[in-house]
Amino acid sequence: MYKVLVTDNISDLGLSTLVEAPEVKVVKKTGLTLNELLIEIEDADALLVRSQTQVTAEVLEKAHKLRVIGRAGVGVDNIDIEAATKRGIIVMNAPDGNTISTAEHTFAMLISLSRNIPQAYRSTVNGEWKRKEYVGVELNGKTLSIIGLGRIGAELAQKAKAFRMNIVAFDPYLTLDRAEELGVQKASFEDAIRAGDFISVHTPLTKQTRHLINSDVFHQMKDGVRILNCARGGIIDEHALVGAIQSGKVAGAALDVFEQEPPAPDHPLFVLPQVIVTPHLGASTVEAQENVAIDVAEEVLHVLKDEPFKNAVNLPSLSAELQKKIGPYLPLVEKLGKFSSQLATGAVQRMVISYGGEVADLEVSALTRALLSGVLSQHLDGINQVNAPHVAKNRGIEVLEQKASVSHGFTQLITVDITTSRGNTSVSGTLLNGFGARITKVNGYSVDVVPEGHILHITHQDQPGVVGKVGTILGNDKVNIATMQVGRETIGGQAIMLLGIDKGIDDAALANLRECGVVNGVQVIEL
Ligand SMILES: NC(=O)C1=CN([C@@H]2O[C@H](COP(=O)(O)OP(=O)(O)OC[C@H]3O[C@@H](n4cnc5c(N)ncnc54)[C@H](O)[C@@H]3O)[C@@H](O)[C@H]2O)C=CC1
Ligand SMILES: O=C(O)CCC(=O)C(=O)O
Repeated sequence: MYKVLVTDNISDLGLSTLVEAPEVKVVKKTGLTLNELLIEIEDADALLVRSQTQVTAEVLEKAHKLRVIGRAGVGVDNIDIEAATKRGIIVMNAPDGNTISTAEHTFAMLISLSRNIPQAYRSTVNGEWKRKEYVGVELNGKTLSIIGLGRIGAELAQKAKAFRMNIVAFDPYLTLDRAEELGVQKASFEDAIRAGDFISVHTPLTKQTRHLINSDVFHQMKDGVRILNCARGGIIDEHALVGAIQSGKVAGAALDVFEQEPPAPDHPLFVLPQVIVTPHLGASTVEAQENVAIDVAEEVLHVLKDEPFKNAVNLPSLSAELQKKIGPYLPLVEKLGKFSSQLATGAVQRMVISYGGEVADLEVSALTRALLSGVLSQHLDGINQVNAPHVAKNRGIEVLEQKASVSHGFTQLITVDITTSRGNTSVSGTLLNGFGARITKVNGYSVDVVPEGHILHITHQDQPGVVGKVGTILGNDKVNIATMQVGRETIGGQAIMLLGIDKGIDDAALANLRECGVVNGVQVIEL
């Protein structure tokens, strides 16, 4: 039974996928203190959060069983992704479900800001009638500069265009074609900042975007500019914003998010009448909350059930089409990794993974991760595809991926060459149409081995009687041989034997084999 811990308010309708799954127990506990969270997380297999729960390295330290963190929403800045990655925990979000709601909220803020609606409401219900004080500005013909033209930025652009605003956008990944398609003017950051009558930020909060809008940037803006932040507190330097409003540079600001949430009641922005605020409500609609909860619950369940999943933020994203294409290769590369690492002796220093034939036409990074995970998990605990590259890097293991069109007669061929402190090991494998994975070459010897179960790898001199002697010794020790493959360099030269045996071999039988006088080495490979 998998424990899925839910620590923020996530839509019950969305969670129903998990509640109804027989292998899952959903534990919903919101408003936990840090100490309570540290206890609850210990036996959780999955954690579901929104933006409130702070998933820090300290929390993850106690998460002994955790496989996946699902964020019902977009921003993952409340999760220590690096710490999760090191521990092999998949972090996934639900990027699509709240785009419309957040763009609509931003637009609501834009109109409220231009017409002073919150201020006028408060004044009017307080018995005042200040028609002169709340004269606004039209959106029609004004320029809206959007910083970060992703899902929400692009959706906002469409809404603003319907109000006949000119849209100028800066986004490092914005192409001219995309800008044209959206009917927006692509600009540099500086030009977008200078052009805007309204400036709205829609980037994630990262090291690069923290205080992206600071006092230097405010200086470059038009006098009387109006600022919106419905993305993340911290993208705008709040201290600099206070100064820019007080100096008259900025005529107004609409904020849904804050550097610290909830902000202190005496926040200096709250005493400025030009500032309107909401308590991080961008995605707070019935529809968005159902959408993101359904999306994240489905993907978390896929992870728990070892099924293909999407939207992991600490794994390269794979399209459904690519997942379908590489899926059949995953068991092969995992077995290649396990086989080669059990054969290789000494500390691994370098791995070269070569993809030949049809597989070379695919994006293979997911296969490299799976193979690497197979190699490293031989000697290390808790390795998976999420943390394998990180662990390899930390241990100074060089991992190279190469592609070739040649595949030595096979439709596709994957070879792993491992260099250790004691020498080199090379293992190749393929997928035989309809017959699954095969090991086709071991250290230069051609073989045809199904990579499954218990395999004995025996090196010996090619001479009459070796096969019989090995068979007799194993027979005497009640080890049944299921399959046998031999390969040799030349007649009478170095040779290998790969024996598939029905069950594991005990130490005494192994010692008898090693001491029989006709074999040079024996390794047991468990797949
Ligand atoms: N207020 C709320 O309730 C919500 C807030 N958000 C916030 O909105 C942000 C954006 O969400 P989406 O549009 O769905 O994400 P997205 O990933 O589709 O778009 C973000 C865009 O920002 C761009 N970007 C990154 N660094 C940049 C920089 N230095 N300058 C300019 N552009 C940069 C990216 O290239 C990308 O196109 C999220 O990261 C999240 O923090 C999202 C949903 C709800
Ligand atoms: O969970 C929420 O309501 C916050 C949404 C949000 O900020 C996000 O999706 O990034």
